[in-house]
Amino acid sequence: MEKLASLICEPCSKNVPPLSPKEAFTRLKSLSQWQIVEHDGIMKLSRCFKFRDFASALAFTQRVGDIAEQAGHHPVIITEWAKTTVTWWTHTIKGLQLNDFILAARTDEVAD
Ligand SMILES: C[C@H](O)[C@H](O)[C@H]1CNC2=NC(N)=NC(=O)C2=N1
Repeated sequence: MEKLASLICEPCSKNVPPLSPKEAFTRLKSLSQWQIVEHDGIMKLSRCFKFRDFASALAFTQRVGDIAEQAGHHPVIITEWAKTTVTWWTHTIKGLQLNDFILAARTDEVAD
């Protein structure tokens, strides 16, 4: 099976429906330590990354930002002392699409 992180992120048009819960939870099996959360009826993919201090959490934040800019797809990132929470979803369709899972996998790759 192809590595999720190496799949191509396609620009997501607003006509594409979000993944169904069944599809989203199936995709979730390809990730570890991520969870699907729901805010205002919108399913999102979220994970909290722990670090030894704020500087490490901030450096990771920048690496995630670089991934987002490269893909043209952006998460919510909450950076605190020794932890960074990253939450992905596709704003234009108010839900999850494959891009979100691809970028979550790429986020894991820059976590160490
Ligand atoms: C114009 C710009 O490309 C769009 O607004 C992009 C920016 N980044 C984005 N990021 C996310 N997560 N969802 C979007 O729908 C989205 N749209």
